[in-house]
Amino acid sequence: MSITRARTFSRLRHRHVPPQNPLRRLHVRPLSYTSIPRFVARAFRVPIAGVTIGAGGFGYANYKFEGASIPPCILSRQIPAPELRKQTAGWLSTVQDAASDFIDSTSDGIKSVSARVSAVKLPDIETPQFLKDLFASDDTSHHDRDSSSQDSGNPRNRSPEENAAIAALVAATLSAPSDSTKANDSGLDAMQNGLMHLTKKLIEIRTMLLSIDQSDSLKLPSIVVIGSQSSGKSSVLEAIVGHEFLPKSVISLSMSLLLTIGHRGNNMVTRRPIELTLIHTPPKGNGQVPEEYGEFPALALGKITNFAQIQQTLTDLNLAVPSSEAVSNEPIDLRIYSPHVPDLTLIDLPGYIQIASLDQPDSLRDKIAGLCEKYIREPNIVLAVCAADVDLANSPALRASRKVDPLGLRTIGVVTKMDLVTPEQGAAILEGNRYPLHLGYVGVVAKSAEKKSPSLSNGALIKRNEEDYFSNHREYSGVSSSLMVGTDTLRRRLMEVLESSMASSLHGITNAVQLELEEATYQFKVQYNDRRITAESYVAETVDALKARFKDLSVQFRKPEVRAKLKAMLDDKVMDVLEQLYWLDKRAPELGALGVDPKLKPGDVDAYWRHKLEAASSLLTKSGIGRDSTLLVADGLRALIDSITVGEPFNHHPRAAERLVQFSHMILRDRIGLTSDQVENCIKPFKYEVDVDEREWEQGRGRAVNLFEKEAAMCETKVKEIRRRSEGADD
Ligand SMILES: Nc1nc2c(ncn2[C@@H]2O[C@H](COP(=O)(O)OP(=O)(O)OP(=O)(O)O)[C@@H](O)[C@H]2O)c(=O)[nH]1
Repeated sequence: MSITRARTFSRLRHRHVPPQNPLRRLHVRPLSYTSIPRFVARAFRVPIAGVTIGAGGFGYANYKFEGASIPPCILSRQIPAPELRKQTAGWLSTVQDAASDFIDSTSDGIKSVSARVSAVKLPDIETPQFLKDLFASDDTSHHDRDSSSQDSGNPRNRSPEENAAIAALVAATLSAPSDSTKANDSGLDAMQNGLMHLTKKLIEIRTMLLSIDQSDSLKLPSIVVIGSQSSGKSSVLEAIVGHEFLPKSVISLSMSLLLTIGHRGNNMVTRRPIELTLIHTPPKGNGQVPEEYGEFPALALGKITNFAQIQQTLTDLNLAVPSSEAVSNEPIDLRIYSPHVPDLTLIDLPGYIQIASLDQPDSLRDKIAGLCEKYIREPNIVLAVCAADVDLANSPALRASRKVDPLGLRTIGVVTKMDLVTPEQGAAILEGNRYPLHLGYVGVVAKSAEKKSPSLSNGALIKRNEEDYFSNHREYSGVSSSLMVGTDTLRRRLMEVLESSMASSLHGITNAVQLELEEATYQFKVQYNDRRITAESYVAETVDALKARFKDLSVQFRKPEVRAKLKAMLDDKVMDVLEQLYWLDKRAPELGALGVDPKLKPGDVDAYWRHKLEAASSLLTKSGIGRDSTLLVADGLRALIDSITVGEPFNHHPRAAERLVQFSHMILRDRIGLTSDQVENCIKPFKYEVDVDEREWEQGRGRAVNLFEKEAAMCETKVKEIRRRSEGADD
């Protein structure tokens, strides 16, 4: 037994195990950028956005395409080089168009505000000196633009009204929450148009960044909706969209009835995060109102104009999560296009469970809390939904948001079911004195008591009901009231906050893109010494490098090296045969006496031993030495190719490396059969007539003695090990 194990050990030593170096990817490195005071970041948001898209987005996309994608594709010959160049150029021009479009629209937004600014009284703010300096200073980054864009884009050419308009826009972002309700109507309109434009562009940038890179460093913020079950999250989102489209839990519909009949099924319907992107579609030139529709990009179902179908699809997707998992982290991507929605990105999450029950145990409660925690991290904005008829002290949404945002700088409180408390109580909640939030609380009524009517949509009914409710109570509608109420106010507030937060995040993204560019430039310098390189020359160089490496390493496969490997393999085989025929033979000790008898002639040896010797040599000759030696060489060649593909430059091109390995393995596989037949034929004449001279015989004896000594040493080690283990087990 111990001998057999020792043999296995010895056999293993000859196998080649290729190193499992993981393929290294270029440029992955953590970020560390300096944080800039929030108000400075806000004030700088317009120029930053332009610079980021112009320099960062374009440069980064360029780098990603040139640096990462071109060589593997060309190497793998999936896309011909000219075609790829065309695709890349097309993509880059799209990014460039978006960038210039963004810069143009920014200046359009500024112009539209400035057109109204002469008629509107500006908010009473003191323009900080650094802003005045900023607008008065030269901006060299604009020099490259064409003259038309310079007219409005270059700060030197801006009129005082335009400068004042920018200051107004900045002031809007810096303003206190109550300013949302206080601003003069026409100023508000202008501001809203400007913001809509900016938010839309920022959301486009967000989608673009997501399509280039999935790393956290390049993500723009979203609004994350959290709240306990039945706090009214879905109703708020539906009020914002103006349609019923979210899955409804059975328990919210008739909770009391279900509790009475003792229903204990799992009624939770929101089991996956829903990433909802609202896209505002403005009326067409002829005044025609565009159609409202939804899209699930991952499902390729096309435009869905029936919101009941969207609701059904969402319900199906949520209920498809196995009940053993209950909640999944995989988000559902839904986009809604409508002329009645603002440009927003919202994420609806499963509601917090407050009291664990049989069908909603502690583990599920923790899972939901964990999922929400993942989403409410910076830079996302938290929409903490609380029902007015439940004490805010018990709100899990506020509790969770306070953990990650103690000062409430990125948390908006939404108080639903305002109709269920008295106006005095409602006003007290919205003032937020007990649990202050910098971005404030907005009160809503997202349910209509009226029955559905054929003339009005559900959304319109809820809107009318809410407007009636708040205008009938002077606590909310009085001139002196500074409270934020109504879904419209909430929409506006969300846009302002999202836009300002996105703009601040752009600063971090500029840094991230800058770092990536520096890293790429450095890598380029190190690898290519800054010389110009085309896709074709890169491929040619890579193939040359492959050939040179193969040539270097193939030294290991010259005759002496291969012969040594084959000898070791044959030694192994001999030991296998001896193990099989002699090791366990009861008469084996007789061999010792035969070996030391000097007078013994071959003819005197017992027929038993002669027969054994013949069986042993026949086992050896019939063991398929031709096939084994071919496999041994093929294994070595395979390991050689594998070791080449994990090194430079293939570590940067995992797909090319994979193809190379596949291709070489395929060639080897194809040749093994034929080659082993040929080897077998070559050695056939020498298999039975072993012709050795005196010197070779002596060498063979020496090798055999060495081999036996090695085997004996290994057996000894094994025996000691077994003894040590059994003694250890006895203790
Ligand atoms: N009276 C009143 N009821 C409301 C209001 N908003 C929502 N509701 C009701 O509260 C219940 C729960 O609302 P949902 O919007 O489904 O709550 P949810 O937080 O999405 O619930 P889950 O998805 O189960 O977590 C529903 O029956 C709504 O009709 C409101 O402003 N006033």
